[in-house]
Amino acid sequence: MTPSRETFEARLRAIGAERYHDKHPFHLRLHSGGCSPDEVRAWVINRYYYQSRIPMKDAAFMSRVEDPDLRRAWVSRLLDHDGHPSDGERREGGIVRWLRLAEAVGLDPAYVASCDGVLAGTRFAVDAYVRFVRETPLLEAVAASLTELFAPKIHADRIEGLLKHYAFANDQSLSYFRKRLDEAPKDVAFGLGYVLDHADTLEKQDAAAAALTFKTDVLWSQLDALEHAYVTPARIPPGAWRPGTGLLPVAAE
Ligand SMILES: O=C(O)c1cc(C(=O)O)c2c(n1)C(=O)C(=O)c1cc(C(=O)O)[nH]c1-2
Repeated sequence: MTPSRETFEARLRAIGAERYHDKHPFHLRLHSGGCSPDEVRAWVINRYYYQSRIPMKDAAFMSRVEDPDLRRAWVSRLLDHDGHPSDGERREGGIVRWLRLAEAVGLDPAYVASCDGVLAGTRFAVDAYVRFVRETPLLEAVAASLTELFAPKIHADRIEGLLKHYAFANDQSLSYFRKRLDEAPKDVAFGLGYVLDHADTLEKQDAAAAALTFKTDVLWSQLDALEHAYVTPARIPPGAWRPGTGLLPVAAE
């Protein structure tokens, strides 16, 4: 017998409770003020790669969808990150806001946007997510996005922690996270509804749960790579960002 919607939803939520990257030691240090300026910079540089690939994975998803209603429901995700084509406030998307954070921590936004210096571990994890969404059944691709169920809490914790502990943090520099607090709930409500509706056999529920687990691994692995490379004793791999480079002129002085 197929487990009920409620049982299945509880199964998905339990995956986040156990495996979401809010529990990663790097995030715990970041949010409690324990990161050095260069550790924060390394995080901003590497996390930019994730940000830059999210709209690409959403475009990849939409390219496979035959149902116009589903494409219409999905397209706002792309615009949330890339910005709306019309003029005005909505023109600015998450990528621009992330680059504002980069500037606030002393990085040259053009350097960050170039993705030079991104860790190979970050690229491998993020590219695996984009490929997963391009290749797996739509149900699994949507299920993988459901880590966003747990994102509003980490964004709220991050805003609070960064404001408390770091001089660079203010409403401007953290606008990316504030905006996600408005954007993510609509994505999650839609994505969760879709997965609960379409996972109508035990096999599909298993596949959706495996997709969500895979995504928690994508997120966790990025922080493992970051921690290994930049937290003392730092072991920066060849080709990755080196502290002192990619800075705005004032920060470099
Ligand atoms: O700061 C975070 O911890 C975090 C996590 C996640 C996530 O859970 O994948 C996303 C975001 N932020 C985010 O800002 C975002 O736009 C986003 C989109 C997606 C996705 O899979 O489509 N995840 C996330």
